[in-house]
Amino acid sequence: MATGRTHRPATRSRGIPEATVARLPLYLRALTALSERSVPTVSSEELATAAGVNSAKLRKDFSYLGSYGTRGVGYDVEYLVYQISRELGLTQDWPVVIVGIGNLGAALANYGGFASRGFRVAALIDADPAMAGKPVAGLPVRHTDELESIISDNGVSIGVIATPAGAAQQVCDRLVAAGVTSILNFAPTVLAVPDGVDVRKVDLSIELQILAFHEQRKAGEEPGQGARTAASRSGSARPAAAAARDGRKGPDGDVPAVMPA
Ligand SMILES: NC(=O)c1ccc[n+]([C@@H]2O[C@H](COP(=O)([O-])OP(=O)(O)OC[C@H]3O[C@@H](n4cnc5c(N)ncnc54)[C@H](O)[C@@H]3O)[C@@H](O)[C@H]2O)c1
Repeated sequence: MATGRTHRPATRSRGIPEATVARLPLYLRALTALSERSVPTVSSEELATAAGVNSAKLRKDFSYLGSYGTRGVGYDVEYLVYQISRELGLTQDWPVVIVGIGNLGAALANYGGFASRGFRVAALIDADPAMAGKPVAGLPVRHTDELESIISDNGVSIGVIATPAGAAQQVCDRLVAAGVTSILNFAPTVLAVPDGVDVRKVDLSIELQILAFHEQRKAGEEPGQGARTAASRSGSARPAAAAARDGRKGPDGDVPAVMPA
């Protein structure tokens, strides 16, 4: 199959920068919490604090949505929930398949938070014949032989890969050939996909490694202290520090558990 990674432009076609798109879920999470407490309006400062974002950045982000709030009143919480949900494509139902129903796949299937955000788990797929038909999170596990028909019957465009790394590319190729155009990859491997397919990867061990880096610094242990390496002596440890600092920053200082592929 054709390989290559999807490289998104910094600005999406509708003129919303990628960095703004990455912050929209943070605003939505904060707004949903306010909505659940029946809070009718919120100031940009309050919402920025709740979302962990700078308030000037928030106002700029909302200007892309055409949402400016009312002076002295703030933003209408319900309307903003609707606006951001619509912008993120969450006002429609997204059937999702999870492939690889081991420890992680089963945990994801059991997570109730997807459905409330518009992601319906349409099917759970695994290659192990012994698992076929077994219920997980109320759904029977389906065998990989059925992958293509499941995708087309359910109009699935989003696939989650939770297989061992060695199987992930082959699973990815089958998903893409069957019509999936967005993949959330948990397997610790880089996937090659054709243009037009988006891959996001989640790697919690990378996040832990970045935390370990900062823990080490807090403890006053510079890399290689006591047994300093040539790299750190010559000052070339700086790029590592900068990289970790960049890695630490999410849309606005948050830790990104999900990264572009
Ligand atoms: N990204 C993260 O933060 C994170 C965290 C935990 C685990 N993982 C990764 O997630 C993956 C799953 O971990 P796990 O602990 O659930 O493993 P597991 O061994 O419990 O489950 C893997 C499942 O995939 C199935 N499988 C194997 N090949 C397949 C194929 N070709 N098609 C469909 N199903 C197939 C197996 O039958 C098994 O049920 C691993 O790659 C692991 O490294 C990632």
